[in-house]
Amino acid sequence: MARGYEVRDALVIARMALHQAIERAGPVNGQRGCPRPMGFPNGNWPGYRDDKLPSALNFPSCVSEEQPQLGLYPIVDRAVWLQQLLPLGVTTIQLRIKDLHGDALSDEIAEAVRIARDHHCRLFINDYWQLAVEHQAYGVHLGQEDLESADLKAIAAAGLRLGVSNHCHYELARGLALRPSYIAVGPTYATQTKDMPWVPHGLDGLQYWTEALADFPLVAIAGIKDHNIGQVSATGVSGVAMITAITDADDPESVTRDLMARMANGVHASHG
Ligand SMILES: Cc1ncc(COP(=O)(O)OP(=O)(O)O)c(N)n1
Ligand SMILES: Cc1nc(C(=O)O)sc1CCOP(=O)(O)O
Repeated sequence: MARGYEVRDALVIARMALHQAIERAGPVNGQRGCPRPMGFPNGNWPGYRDDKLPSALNFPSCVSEEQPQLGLYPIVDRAVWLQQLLPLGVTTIQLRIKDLHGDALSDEIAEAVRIARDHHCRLFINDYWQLAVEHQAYGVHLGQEDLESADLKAIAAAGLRLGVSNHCHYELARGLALRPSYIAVGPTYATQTKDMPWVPHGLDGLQYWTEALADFPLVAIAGIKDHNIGQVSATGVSGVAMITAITDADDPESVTRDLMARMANGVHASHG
């Protein structure tokens, strides 16, 4: 808390630190009983149990030998974007609709699922998990608040993947307990697209999350553009999500090609 963490985050970090200290405890300078000096905890996540959420549902994986990374992950608000972007080689996309209801919403989701299937693209539906199940989308993306209202068991039983938004240690402890298919962390940089109370984590923060969540496909989001995507990729994240870099571009197709190329270069740079 002295470092400015909220009490719930501080408790999660303290649990991680305790487990890490016990794991690393050992002789120092030949003296017994002294724990080895340790840095900020980056593993040993506590097995958090939230009464309002089921635990360890083990959602299916969203990466495979053929598609080992999530890659460039555009977030769009209409199915027509899939028609435009998927032929370019985009392999993960999210439909995030905030302004449709009823049949119009259902039809838009059905159309996006159809296009994604034709292109073997992983389509995540934001929020509307019932429609995602009904139309057999590849997966669902939910925010922390949505986790309580959604029927997570029904999503898992239908075989859909789950992606979850996270912004701090507490949310991660809560999100990880579900064993989702991917973990999104943000905000990486400042964004004008959504009002959020969180301080951007920056590249250092993102690098920390990649180390602390080594077993999970990680998705970075917020403020990611052509000038920073190479560095973001080089942290080792599995996916890089973005809205306005693509949807506000004058030429979204050429920007998407450029972003994919920069991402590939960033990944190569990180592997030497
Ligand atoms: C990949 C990814 N990360 C985070 C979000 C944000 O989701 P959520 O918290 O549900 O907020 P809204 O998208 O509903 O505003 C996301 N959609 N995708
Ligand atoms: C929808 C959303 N969720 C975020 C999070 O951090 O959870 S950031 C974000 C908006 C990202 O938009 P852009 O790529 O235009 O910055």
